[in-house]
Amino acid sequence: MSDWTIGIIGGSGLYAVDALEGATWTRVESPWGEPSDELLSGTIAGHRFVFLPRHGRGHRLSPSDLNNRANIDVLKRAGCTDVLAISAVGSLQEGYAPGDFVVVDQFVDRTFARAKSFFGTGLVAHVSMADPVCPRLSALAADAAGPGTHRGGTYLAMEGPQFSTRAESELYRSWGCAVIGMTGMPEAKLAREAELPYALVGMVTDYDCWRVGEAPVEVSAILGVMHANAARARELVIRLAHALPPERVASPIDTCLDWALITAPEARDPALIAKLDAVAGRVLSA
Ligand SMILES: CSC[C@H]1O[C@H](OP(=O)(O)O)[C@H](O)[C@@H]1O
Ligand SMILES: Nc1ncnc2[nH]cnc12
Repeated sequence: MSDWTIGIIGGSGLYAVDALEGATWTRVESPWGEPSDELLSGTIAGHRFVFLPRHGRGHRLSPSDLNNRANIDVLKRAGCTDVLAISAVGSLQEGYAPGDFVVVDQFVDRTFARAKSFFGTGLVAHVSMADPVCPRLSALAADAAGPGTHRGGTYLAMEGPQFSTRAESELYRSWGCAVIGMTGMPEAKLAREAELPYALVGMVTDYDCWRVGEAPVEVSAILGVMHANAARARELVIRLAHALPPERVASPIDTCLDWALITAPEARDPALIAKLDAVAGRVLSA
């Protein structure tokens, strides 16, 4: 087995990965509460993969109700070295058409009703989010997604669960955002705090509500595009597995907490430190 373990977070329309060999569902406990579901672990091309359906099997959980901290914590606890998120996204620009893949490189976080950090009173940390995705995993994912994939684009994370008003959609377009979704944040922030290199592949499902002559987005349209393209998402995972280098060279993200903790050791809260055993054990277990 290689030293990569790729966590895959599957979004709307992607609730399992059938290419995993020896796949088993396992419940992993987290001090951060209930994750979205059990983890499906298995191998492809000699690499370990751990899959988590973001909304749970059967799509039980709404974007605001996702326990993103527990989701990232269990992936870290399960030994993931990197995390690839796959999401349905709406297009905010003419050039991003339904059916296209986009490997995002920036985020604007407009969510407001979610726990956004593992850290806080008792242990304060500030990680950099200047470059929110891992360039290495993003490049591998873009290659695996195939020709025509958009390499880059800003993802606007909205709270939801309602879709945007036309005024909001136009505002985000004027900010230069390429795509919109409800789940990329704070997932990407929490992955960074857990020192997990993260990439997000969006599958464009709709033109949101800004495009003249086009009906505003509805769930049925999103699922229609997702189901038509689910096979491509699965192929992406298989091609990624075959393209992973045999050895995983360390990423600077693996050690980003080295520069982030600010609370003096004697002022730290032992209860919070205990909860951070998986996420920050590398820097806290002295
Ligand atoms: C199914 S409609 C909107 C829903 O789809 C996207 O989910 P995910 O990112 O998990 O694929 C979007 O963010 C909303 O949660
Ligand atoms: N238009 C849209 N807005 C928010 N989330 C989405 N997911 C897919 N399409 C979307």
